[in-house]
Amino acid sequence: MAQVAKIPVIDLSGDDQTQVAKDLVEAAIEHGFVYIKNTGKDIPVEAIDGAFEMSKRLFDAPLSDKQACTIQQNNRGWSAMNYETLDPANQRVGDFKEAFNFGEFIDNKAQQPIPPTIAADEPRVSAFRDLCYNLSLKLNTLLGIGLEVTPASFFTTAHARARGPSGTILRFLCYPPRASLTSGEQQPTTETDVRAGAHSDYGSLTLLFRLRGQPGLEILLRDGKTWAPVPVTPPGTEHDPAPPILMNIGDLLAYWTGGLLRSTVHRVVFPSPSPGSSSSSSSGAGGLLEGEEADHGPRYSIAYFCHPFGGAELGPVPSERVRGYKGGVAEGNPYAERRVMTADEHLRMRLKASYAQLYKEKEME
Ligand SMILES: O=C(O)CCC(=O)C(=O)O
Ligand SMILES: [Fe+2]
Repeated sequence: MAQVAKIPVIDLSGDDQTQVAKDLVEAAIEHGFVYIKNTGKDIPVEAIDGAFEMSKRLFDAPLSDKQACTIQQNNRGWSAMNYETLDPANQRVGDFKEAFNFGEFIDNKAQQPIPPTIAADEPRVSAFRDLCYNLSLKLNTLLGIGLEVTPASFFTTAHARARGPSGTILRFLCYPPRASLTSGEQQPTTETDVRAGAHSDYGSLTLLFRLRGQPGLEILLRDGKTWAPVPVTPPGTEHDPAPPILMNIGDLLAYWTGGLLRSTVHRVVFPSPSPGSSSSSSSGAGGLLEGEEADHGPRYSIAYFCHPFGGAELGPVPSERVRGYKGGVAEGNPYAERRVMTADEHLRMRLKASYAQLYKEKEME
């Protein structure tokens, strides 16, 4: 088995918040990824369990109900199997996943069509999105402190809802097992046929929730060629009530810091078939042991892509640390090198690349 990524685990509830901020920044510089120990203080475990339960119900909805919510150029809605291609330069077929993107809610109401199977849960989805938002603000504040940006509230202010609409998305993801793909569908046959193609995230930072027993996420190491698995339950968190929340730096924080904070390329792969794995008798996702990669059921994850207000400019922030950094952008990330003006312009550029069909269809109308 490949060497796993050595990503630090940080407890945000530490007494010395300056030290927490420094640890967070060091992890963001070194890895671009950090585990947030899940003590249930920022996001209660029941809220996470509830979100996964709603996600399963959503993906179990009849196909026609999901199709009625098909993703639009506003980046909201349902993305069908193989519809999004996160690494168009290298993938033969689109990602082997379904996804559902929630944009903003107003007064607990989604501003987009929602399948009837979860219609009654709109306030709960909205509340979960708010919990994620609050945690993302806390992380942005800590990053400002740790980088000694002047003012330290720079990133937090750029994410204030009062500044205007943002590209922020709460995304439910469902990766079906290889075995469930019917013969009429695309079949994963080569190494580039993956659940999510190699990419960096488009926003400022991402929060990722995963389930024990459902690995598959890998990060690209600094050598630009080695993929390291990111365990769901890193050492020291085995007895926590839920796996740590994974935080990663997206392209916008990389732009804002001239590449000092790493927007690390990552992907999601199918579990490698191993003898006996398909006959696992485990009763549910939560009961599997880490490393037990049975391909017997779908893999679920939930991502919160935090974006600043659309007009936010992405030039380097006032910070001695950023000014002094001459390293350039993360290896293997082609997007981080482009000069972009605002968060909105950047998001549109990225969406156009990964949803070729959606943008082609609309241009022809
Ligand atoms: O499902 C995962 O583990 C990661 C998904 C991801 O990287 C993304 O949606 O951007
Ligand atoms: Fe990602």
